[in-house]
Amino acid sequence: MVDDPLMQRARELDDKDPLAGYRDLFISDDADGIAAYLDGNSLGRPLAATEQSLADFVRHQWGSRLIRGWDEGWLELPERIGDRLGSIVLGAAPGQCIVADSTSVLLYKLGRAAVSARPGRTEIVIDRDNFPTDRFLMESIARERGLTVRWLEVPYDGGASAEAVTGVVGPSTALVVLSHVAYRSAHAADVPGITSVVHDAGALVLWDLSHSVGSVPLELDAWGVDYAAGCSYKYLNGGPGAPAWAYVAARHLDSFDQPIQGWLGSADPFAMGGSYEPAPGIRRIVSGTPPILGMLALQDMLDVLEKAGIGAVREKSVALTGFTIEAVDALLGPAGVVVASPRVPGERGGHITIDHPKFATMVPGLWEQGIIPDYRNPSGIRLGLSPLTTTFEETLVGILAIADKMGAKRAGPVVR
Ligand SMILES: Cc1ncc(COP(=O)(O)O)c(C=O)c1O
Ligand SMILES: Nc1c(O)cccc1C(=O)C[C@H](N)C(=O)O
Repeated sequence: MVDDPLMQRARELDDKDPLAGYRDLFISDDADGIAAYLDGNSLGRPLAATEQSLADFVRHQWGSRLIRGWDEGWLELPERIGDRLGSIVLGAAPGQCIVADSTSVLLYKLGRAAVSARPGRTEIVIDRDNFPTDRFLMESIARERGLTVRWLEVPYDGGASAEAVTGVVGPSTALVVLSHVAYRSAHAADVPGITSVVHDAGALVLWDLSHSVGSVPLELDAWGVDYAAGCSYKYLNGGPGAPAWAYVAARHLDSFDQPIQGWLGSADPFAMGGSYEPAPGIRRIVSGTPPILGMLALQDMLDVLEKAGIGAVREKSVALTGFTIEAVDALLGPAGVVVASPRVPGERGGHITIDHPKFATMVPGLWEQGIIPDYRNPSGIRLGLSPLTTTFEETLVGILAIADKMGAKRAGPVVR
């Protein structure tokens, strides 16, 4: 029986969702006891096609081509998938994107190369609320290179603005490191505006796009971005530990100062030469053997995103986050829960963080009930909404479960 107006609306929204059919392409086994998966921004669901791609690869590529596979396309896979990623979701012309390493390792490589490209400048600017790995890595680069880290303060429920960045950059700034969509608040930074402020100061900018790639349209070339990196296991559904990707604008490639000089990023690896000569182009970002198995799911997801179109994905994302805010206000607002993500659609990414001191202990109980959001210190529950797999109804089921735990009361019926 459904007589709750919000539940009715959720079901209507699902019925009208033009992307609803895509959900069937993913493995989602209700027998696993999941009532609401609200953590696709940490780990996206697998595509059913990926089960077959992995099995096929093991049998027909690895199993039969064996070492010959490297000469038959595996070695070029990082650039090939990088180019597809560039054209389908990053807004990048060919030859500037590569799949490799982890986001952490790529942030290190790009950050190190960027400060080398600005000799004499002494500061790296990063926001105080950036993801820990970004902050830790920039601190280590600063330590290695005798630089200082300059912290940009950002609001808990917001993120970096062009105005705030203008206030901290100057002639000493070598590099500014920011996330497009903030991992906690989901604040979406003005990438072209901030990039231009950084360039006006003569500095370079490195964007972490982990929480926007595959969910928010990106135009890295048109926005004048210098460097970017991100993971592929969130909205790109690449699977746990899938390799990350990097973008280096063509104008920075020839002078890219690779800090991890490995043989497979060298100009002629099989010459087994005596000294390191970087490969031309984006290949020089590679250090060691490409993680081929880890790229297969990402390849499958790019096919799906190409078909769905990133514009349609973003439209669904905006609708999901908007509905989430509406439901949180109605069901949890009276219990003192606040939305800690921007309310203006254009200023947020694909997840919504809600905040209450009681949340610090609530998430394990939710997981036991099959309601899977995640918790981020100090008191936020993150509701991760994957446009191609999350339904409006599932989102509401999750919010209703939180309301139950809060003992939240509201006017009118709540029937599930
Ligand atoms: C913004 C951001 N950067 C980096 C990472 C981590 O990257 P890695 O895959 O290296 O652990 C994450 C998530 O774990 C993230 O959310
Ligand atoms: N990468 C993760 C992992 O290895 C274990 C658990 C969670 C993650 C995540 O991706 C966390 C995520 N980047 C975040 O925004 O918090």
